[in-house]
Amino acid sequence: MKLTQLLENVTTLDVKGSTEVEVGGLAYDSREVKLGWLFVAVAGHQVDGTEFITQALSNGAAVVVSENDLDLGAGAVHVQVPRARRALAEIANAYYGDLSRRMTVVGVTGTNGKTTTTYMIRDLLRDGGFLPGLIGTVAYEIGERSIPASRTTPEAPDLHAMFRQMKEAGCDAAVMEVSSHAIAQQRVHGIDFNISVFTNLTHDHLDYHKDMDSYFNVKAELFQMMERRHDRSAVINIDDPWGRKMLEDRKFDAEVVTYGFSQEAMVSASNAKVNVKGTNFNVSTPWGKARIHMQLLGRFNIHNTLAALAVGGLCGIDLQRMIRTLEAVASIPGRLELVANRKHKRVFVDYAHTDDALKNVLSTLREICKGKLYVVFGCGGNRDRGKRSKMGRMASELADYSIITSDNPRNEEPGAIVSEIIEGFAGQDRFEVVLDRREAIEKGLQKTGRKDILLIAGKGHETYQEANGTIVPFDDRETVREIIG
Ligand SMILES: CC(=O)N[C@H]1[C@@H](OP(=O)(O)OP(=O)(O)OC[C@H]2O[C@@H](n3ccc(=O)[nH]c3=O)[C@H](O)[C@@H]2O)O[C@H](CO)[C@@H](O)[C@@H]1O[C@H](C)C(=O)N[C@@H](C)C(=O)N[C@H](CCC(=O)O)C(=O)O
Ligand SMILES: Nc1ncnc2c1ncn2[C@@H]1O[C@H](COP(=O)(O)OP(=O)(O)OP(=O)(O)O)[C@@H](O)[C@H]1O
Ligand SMILES: N[C@H](CCC[C@H](N)C(=O)O)C(=O)O
Repeated sequence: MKLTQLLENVTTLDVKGSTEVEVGGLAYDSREVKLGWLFVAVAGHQVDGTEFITQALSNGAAVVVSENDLDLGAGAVHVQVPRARRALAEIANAYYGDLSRRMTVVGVTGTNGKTTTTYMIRDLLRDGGFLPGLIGTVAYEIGERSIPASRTTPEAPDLHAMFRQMKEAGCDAAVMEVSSHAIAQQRVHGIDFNISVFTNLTHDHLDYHKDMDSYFNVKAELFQMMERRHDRSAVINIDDPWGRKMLEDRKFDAEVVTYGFSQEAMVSASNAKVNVKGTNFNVSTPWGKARIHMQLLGRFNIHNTLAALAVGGLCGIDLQRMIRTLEAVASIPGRLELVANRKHKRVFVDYAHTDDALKNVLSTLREICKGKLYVVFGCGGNRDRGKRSKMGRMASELADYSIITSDNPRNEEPGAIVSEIIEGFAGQDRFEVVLDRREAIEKGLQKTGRKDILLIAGKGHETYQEANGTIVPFDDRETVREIIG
């Protein structure tokens, strides 16, 4: 594609060189650049992408896009833009053919519940006659292909390349998790979302967003992005105070469908009963009423179900069909996943890595636990430190005994992370520290008797442990199976 076509919707400050040049590919990482490609130099938090322009050129870049004014001479065209990340998204959209406009795109944002909700929506759309692709924390699904995910929401060129592959695989819809990092970094800028969903907002990622208001404002941008067209919808959880605020501020222009236990919610739940086998509740929607017998555990999964029902209803899928689909959902990878084992111990692996998630999961398990409730967990390194003691507090209040361990310490000292978690125990001493995660799981399994429950939290579907720049294979579920069969 010619550079001139790629720049059609991009605000440029200056262009040095011919825009008739053919562009053979896009890169935001100089190491990925190939002959004839366009490189966008992004000023990041770690390094300034402009430092890698020389490398991009030596790898064969034909075009360099950056915020600074440069003259690359005859070697390559230079495009100066006011915002490199925004330009990256606009160029990627043009390069891959603006395909989100030709698909039903559902974006799900919020601190917790995105993965579960997107899986449910994918199933509803599939059974409702769509062919949906999926993009999120666990996997990218393109037609029949499923690729393990590296990011919850990939960078714009990777996203648009996926839309292209989805189209080629016959997909007419895409369901995607939209992380706050992605919104802040313009990864989803220009995507034409038909439906956006807000699940909830609780403490996480404040290392990046600084405070809850800024975190909220970023999430709200997903809704403001929706184009002013009659068929755009916002699905909002009004049991969550930030969801209510989103509605009250109403800084977006789209049809609203609210959900929650609240009686005013348009898609609402009532009369919920949780037992070992699942969760039963009544739903009332603009498309009818029903009772649903869900296999998934927990009140929080009722919220996820309501969000999915709202999206399915907006897509015109019959309520009874939706109920059948949702009742068939047996588990979501790494989300309250029961790990079958020869010793018949009740062991759950869950991705709870915030205090709110830990609260929800531990309370759910407490409801079905006849003996003691054990938890093995840690907190990620180089991530929000503020949530560590809060997670500690939740574990101290809701579990009978905690084994505190490592969860991707990255470049931090594991013992230092644990010390911050322990602050939340505030003198309560029903815990021990076992830094090695495998040993911690082993310890947890030894303690867990027939009537007890062991929750292994924080890593869910993850298949690695990252420490000191090294990533080694590690899967909580596999580890349980290795230890007790
Ligand atoms: C905080 C964050 O989101 N950082 C992302 C961001 O980094 P950054 O802006 O600081 O970039 P940087 O590392 O300083 O590099 C600047 C630029 O130089 C480029 N570069 C760098 C080195 C080089 O040799 N050549 C080169 O061109 C980089 O590709 C980049 O474009 O842009 C980088 C390039 O795409 C991402 O790799 C990086 O993700 C980091 C690794 C990350 O861990 N992100 C997590 C927090 C994240 O995005 N998570 C959310 C989910 C969160 C959740 O809800 O749980 C997600 O959507 O996955
Ligand atoms: N609706 C919800 N409200 C609160 N907690 C939830 C909800 N749904 C799931 N959880 C808890 O939060 C954890 C993360 O859920 P899930 O993976 O669905 O969220 P996510 O938004 O995709 O997370 P991330 O952005 O970190 O990938 C789950 O393992 C569960 O413990
Ligand atoms: N995707 C999120 C959650 C990671 C959960 C936990 N396992 C960790 O590594 O901190 C993040 O990158 O912050």
